[in-house]
Amino acid sequence: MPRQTVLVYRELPQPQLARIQAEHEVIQADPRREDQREAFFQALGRVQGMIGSSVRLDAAMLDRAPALRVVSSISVGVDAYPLAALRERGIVLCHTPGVLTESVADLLFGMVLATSRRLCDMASLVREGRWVRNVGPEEYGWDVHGKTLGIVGYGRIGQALARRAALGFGMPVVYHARRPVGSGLPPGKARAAGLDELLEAADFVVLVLPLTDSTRGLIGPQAFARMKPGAILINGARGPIVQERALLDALESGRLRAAGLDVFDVEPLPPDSPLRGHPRILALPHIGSATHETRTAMAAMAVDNLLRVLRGEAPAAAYPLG
Ligand SMILES: NC(=O)C1=CN([C@@H]2O[C@H](COP(=O)(O)OP(=O)(O)OC[C@H]3O[C@@H](n4cnc5c(N)ncnc54)[C@H](O)[C@@H]3O)[C@@H](O)[C@H]2O)C=CC1
Ligand SMILES: O=C(O)C(=O)COP(=O)(O)O
Repeated sequence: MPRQTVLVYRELPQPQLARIQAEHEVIQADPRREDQREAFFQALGRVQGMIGSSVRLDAAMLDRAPALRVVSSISVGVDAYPLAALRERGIVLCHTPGVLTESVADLLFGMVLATSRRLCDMASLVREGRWVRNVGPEEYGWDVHGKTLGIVGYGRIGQALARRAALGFGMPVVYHARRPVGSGLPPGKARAAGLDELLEAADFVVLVLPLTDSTRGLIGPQAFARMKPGAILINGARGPIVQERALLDALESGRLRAAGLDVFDVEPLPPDSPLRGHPRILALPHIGSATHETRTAMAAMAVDNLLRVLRGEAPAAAYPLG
């Protein structure tokens, strides 16, 4: 196989970078860094492969990359990629499903616990020296065990979350997916429902579905109006699935007790975002898959995918472009 050229647009662990360098020429340039932008666009003209994540690629970029054969994303979500433009040009898109499932489910369940038991507020009480008497009703949280968990998007991560909730915490699970899917749990532990029915039944609504044209803005004023008073919303999917103004209104009106957000319309969250200092929002810096073990596994899988396509072999996880 002749050596080809690969553009690495997000930092990779050294051993994974070395695997690519053993077979191909590597250019490293991250377009989000002002000092590397020029190099990134220059490189597009000569690359056969690209690997990275968290950068929105568009059709105009692909037009500047006539030799491109594969884009390997270090993520499972593919909302940052122009799917139709990739398909038209015959470019293979790869992603990393599966290897991050359990870590993301851990984080989502952690957010359920943290919002309901007010872990971050209570930890700041201690840290800031405000723990000067026994806690009282002002500081109490709410139980998690036995409450109903609604999961919107019942794929790999949604099902891993359901196992934690149903088998570990005795929580009845209600789930909603685009296509009918079995619960994967013993009988009586979980039931499928339409979105409206789920919103009406759940004490916690967890979003873990892809961002697409049909899910953008899905959770807006009408969805919040259906939720139980005192419900908690966790968004572990993508920011634009939730309408930000409607979320703030639902917190203001008391419809929502709290929200846990790992994802936002703009990331990193801008300094003037009203979500940032809100007392009932637990905002995290997109850490669903951010553990040493999982990020290492994601990088390894993304490099495998890339190298396979460049060798003319089938990758483990090509995203179906239709
Ligand atoms: N917070 C974070 O760091 C992370 C977030 N994610 C997000 O989680 C998403 C899900 O990942 P997986 O579970 O691996 O994907 P998956 O493809 O296994 O599951 C997605 C589920 O969403 C459902 N779905 C799709 N469109 C829908 C719609 N319009 N209405 C209702 N359900 C719909 C599908 O039927 C499927 O059940 C990713 O696309 C990504 O956006 C993934 C990893 C980390
Ligand atoms: O795997 C995913 O979809 C993730 O959310 C990982 O984060 P990223 O896409 O790198 O912002």
